[in-house]
Amino acid sequence: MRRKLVAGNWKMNGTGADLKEIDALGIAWAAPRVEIVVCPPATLVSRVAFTLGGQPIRVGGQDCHAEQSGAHTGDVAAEMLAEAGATHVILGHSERRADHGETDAIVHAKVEAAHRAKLTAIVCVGESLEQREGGTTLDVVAGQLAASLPDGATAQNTVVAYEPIWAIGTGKVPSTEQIAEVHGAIRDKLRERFGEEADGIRLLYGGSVKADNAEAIFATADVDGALVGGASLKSTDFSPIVSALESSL
Ligand SMILES: O=C[C@H](O)COP(=O)(O)O
Repeated sequence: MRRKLVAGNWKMNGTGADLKEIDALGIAWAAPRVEIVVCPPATLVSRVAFTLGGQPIRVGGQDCHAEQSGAHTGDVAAEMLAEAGATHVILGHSERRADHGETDAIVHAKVEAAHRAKLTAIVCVGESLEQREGGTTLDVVAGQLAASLPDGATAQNTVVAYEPIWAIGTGKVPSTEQIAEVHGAIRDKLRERFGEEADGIRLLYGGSVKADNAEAIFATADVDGALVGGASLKSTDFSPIVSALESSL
């Protein structure tokens, strides 16, 4: 049985003033069957971890470097995130692939780094609008998956997030049939490669998840939760999404 998971990606948002949103996430106590992860900017990882105190909420980074240390100005190692209190790290997000030219090979190396540091990697895949309209979605996602995941991926150390690029921050959401088709295809590819282990790997949907569409998304086959961007910034927006996932169980 895969434990449901909601991860909030704050992206490049949040300062110390926003730690009050963490304080307000009392929802964790009301959603004991859902794993919750908050991924603030790197500057806030340790403060969020401290603010959470005994709350059953995990902290994640939004990226890490493949190496443990070295001359990489501005980068953060997986081990540094772990030391700051992170248990998860988002890798291969389409914004990093676009803004920083991250290839599948780079993402692969970063996922290995996350595993080395005992972090759970939330590995993002997803097609552009052009690819969706060109009918290549399943091929694109399968290719990203094959090249981004290392052989050491397990149900414990890896989560896959399907995020159609055209749905991120746009308010456009694929139909539940489209989500089910891609998630089913991802599950099939994982089974081909990892055998029974694949049945434990959680698949998140990401892209304009909000309180008003969460119930339908969480009722979709092979959706184990969500990677939430904009709606994770305010506890009043994030909490109903967590509640919707708890209620779906
Ligand atoms: O990592 C989160 C995704 O990019 C989704 O962002 P969004 O919920 O703002 O569309």
